Amino acid sequence: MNDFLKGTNLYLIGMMGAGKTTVGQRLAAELDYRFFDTDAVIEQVTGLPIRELFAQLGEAEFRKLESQVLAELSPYMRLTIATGGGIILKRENWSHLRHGIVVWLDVPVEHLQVRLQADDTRPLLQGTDLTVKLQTLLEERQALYAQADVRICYQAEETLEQLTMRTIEEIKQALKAV
Ligand SMILES: Nc1ncnc2c1ncn2[C@@H]1O[C@H](COP(=O)(O)OP(=O)(O)OP(=O)(O)O)[C@@H](O)[C@H]1O
Ligand SMILES: O=C(O)C1=C[C@@H](O)[C@@H](O)[C@H](O)C1
Ligand SMILES: [Mg+2]
Repeated sequence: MNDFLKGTNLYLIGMMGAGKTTVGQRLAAELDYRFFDTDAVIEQVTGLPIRELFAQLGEAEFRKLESQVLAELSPYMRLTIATGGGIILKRENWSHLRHGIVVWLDVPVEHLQVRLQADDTRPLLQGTDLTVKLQTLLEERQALYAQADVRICYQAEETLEQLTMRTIEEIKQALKAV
């Protein structure tokens, strides 16, 4: 049983396609934590896919819902929360993120681009020139992602299982250092 976290929540942050949802599910299973994904909760609550929500209500309304979901989840313990890529943009969200351990999945744009090129579910990436869009977003956000407690840098040819176990090890090391 992994009890080194003592029930502290994990928040995964990072760019679209970094693997927050994918890795978050595996981390939760490994740690015997419950898993939530703020995007999925918003879709359940509104009954709209994120892309439709942006189209019908706009990004500002989506960001309000995102902050509400984060605030409602954060008082609970033993959660692994995959956040939306833009959660770091609002200062108020950081007070909730700081409630737990913030883990940045840092994946270079060239790999994000490969993962997302056939994906039409992310409204901020629609249209032409995916690489430029990703690069621009990363430049705007990098300093905010860098405020994470733990940074997990992309490693080539790593399986999801290996990445999950490395993430747990890096969180353990970060906790030892404080
Ligand atoms: N470690 C990985 N190796 C290879 N592919 C991956 C990895 N992690 C995620 N992927 C793939 O990349 C795509 C995006 O992953 P995922 O949805 O988990 O990203 P995300 O960070 O949650 O993105 P968003 O911010 O848009 O929610 C998926 O197709 C997923 O299968
Ligand atoms: O990076 C972003 O701003 C986003 C990431 C996704 O997780 C969704 O929250 C939405 O597509 C916006
Ligand atoms: Mg996700």
